[in-house]
Formats: sequence, structure tokens, C-alpha cells
Amino acid sequence: MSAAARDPRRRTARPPFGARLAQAMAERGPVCVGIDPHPGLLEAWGLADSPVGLRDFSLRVVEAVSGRVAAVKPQAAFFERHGSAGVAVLEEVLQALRDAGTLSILDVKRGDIGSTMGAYAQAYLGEDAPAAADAITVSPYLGYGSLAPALELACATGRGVFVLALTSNPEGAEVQHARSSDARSVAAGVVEAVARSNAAADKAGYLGSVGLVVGATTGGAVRDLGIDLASANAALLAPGVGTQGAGAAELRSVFSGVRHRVLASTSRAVLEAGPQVSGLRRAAGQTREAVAAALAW
Ligand SMILES: O=c1ccn([C@@H]2O[C@H](COP(=O)(O)O)[C@@H](O)[C@H]2O)c(=O)[nH]1
Repeated sequence: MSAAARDPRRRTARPPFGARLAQAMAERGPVCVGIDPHPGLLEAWGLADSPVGLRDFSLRVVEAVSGRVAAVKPQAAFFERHGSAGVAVLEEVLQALRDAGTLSILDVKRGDIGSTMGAYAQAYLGEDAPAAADAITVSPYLGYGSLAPALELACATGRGVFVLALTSNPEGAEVQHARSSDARSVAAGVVEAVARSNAAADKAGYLGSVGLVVGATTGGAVRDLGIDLASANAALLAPGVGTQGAGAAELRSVFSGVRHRVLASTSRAVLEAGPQVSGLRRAAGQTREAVAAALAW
């Protein structure tokens, strides 16, 4: 491979992630299905808790939902727990999604000092990286500026990032709801930073490629913290739908005024309908219909 081809910043003809996601949501609705191969789910599907079982599980999900939902979100942790063989399966799953023309959002929640963040960015957002996804989740809690290498590489390769703002777990509030001396909450600061990152796309009339993670379980936090989600020109990845308790009412209430930006994410609630591809497909379709109705899609 030439040095130019190895350069992870090599510009690509791929359209920006924000535009690709907006198109996928317009065509396939506002749902993302997670691939979370929990040991209990592998057992329930009659599969071994091994890289072989992991591969069978994940590729069945890809077969069931590709082309039927806007995006698929593999959870890296469930692959990494199988060591290097599990990571090889993750790379295969990401390739299968590419082959199927379905957007991948790799849930890795990376965040580190800028120089190390550059290496993470090359691993997941580099042009020819084996584990490249269309987008990844990142954590801004080492400072939003530390994410710059990921934002820059995503922009160069037509990929995206989703920045954790208000996570779906109850423990997130102790950090994300904290207020600084000017009374602004940490989460509101993250949303403002994302709005700045997406400003050029906004001006050009496109959805930005820097999304936000806002859990569907976060109740009145968006309102109580005075967060203006609409200002961010960002897709809103909303985990927490299904097993964590959020449904139609929560989606309507948390995302009032920004419903058209929401990409609702659900994993176990669909995966429990396996192991048959037909069952998974039916569950994903029902979720898509229910979420679309809730968000008046
Ligand atoms: O705030 C967040 C961010 C990410 N997640 C991830 O989404 C899925 C949720 O799985 P379910 O089975 O639908 O509960 C999982 O991979 C989480 O790590 C989240 O839940 N909340």
C-alpha cells in the first residue's frame, strides 16, 4: 500500500455522515438496532459463549435488519470480552454492514488526551482501518477539545461521531447535570460545543456529522437543565428504548420539539426475539413502527 493510501486522513468521496444518516432515516425510519451479544442472549439463542457463537449471533442480526433500519450499533465491549478473536468478529460484522449498505455506529465511548485520541480515531474512523465504522460514540469528559482528532478525521473520511451528552444510566447525572459558576450544566456545555462543530453544515443546510447521545430515559433533564437540543444541528442517538424502560411517551416528552432528529436505539428488546432471523426482523419492524408513530415520523 502506498504512503498516501495509508494516510488515515486521506480525503474520500464518501458524502458526510450527517447527510448519509439523514437519508437513511428518511428511507428507513428513526431506529437503530444494537448488536449486544450478552452471554445470556447467546445462551438463549442456543449458541456458545465463544467467538464462533458471537459471529453467528451478530451475522444473524445483520441479515435480519440490514436495509430495514437506519443504522446498526454493535457494542464493542461484547466483542472485546472474547479477546482478539472477538475483535476479528467485530471487524467482520462491520464489513458485513458495509456490504449490506447499512450504516454502522460502533459504540466504543472513546475519550482520551488528544494525542491518544488521534490513535483511537485512526482505529475507527481512518479511511482503510479494519475496524472502521460509519460513526462511533465518544466521551467528552476529558474536555471537548480532546476530541478534536476524532472530529477532524471523521470530517476527512465522511464519517461521524456521537458525543455523550445525557446518558441513559441514572449515574450519569452526577457528572452531566453538574453546573459551573455561570450555572450552565456540563451537558448544556457539550451541546453548545457540538452546535459549534456543526455550524458549517448548518449554514450549508445539512445535518451535522457530530451527533449527540441523549438517553430516552432522561426524563425532564433536557428541560430542567435548559438545554437547547435544536440548536445543535445534530442527530440525537437515543438509547434506553425497550429494556431500560423508555417507550413512546418518554420519546415524545424528552424530545419534544426535536423529534425529527431522533435516532432511537434499542438492543435487547429486539435481540430477545431471536434466534430466528424472521423473529428478529419482526421485532425490529414493530419497534420501527412504534417509534415512528411516537415521533410522528
Ligand atoms: O447512554 C447510553 C449510551 C449507550 N448505551 C448503550 O446502548 C445499548 C443499550 O442496550 P439495551 O439492551 O437497549 O438496553 C448498550 O450497548 C449500552 O451500552 C446506553 O444504554 N446508554
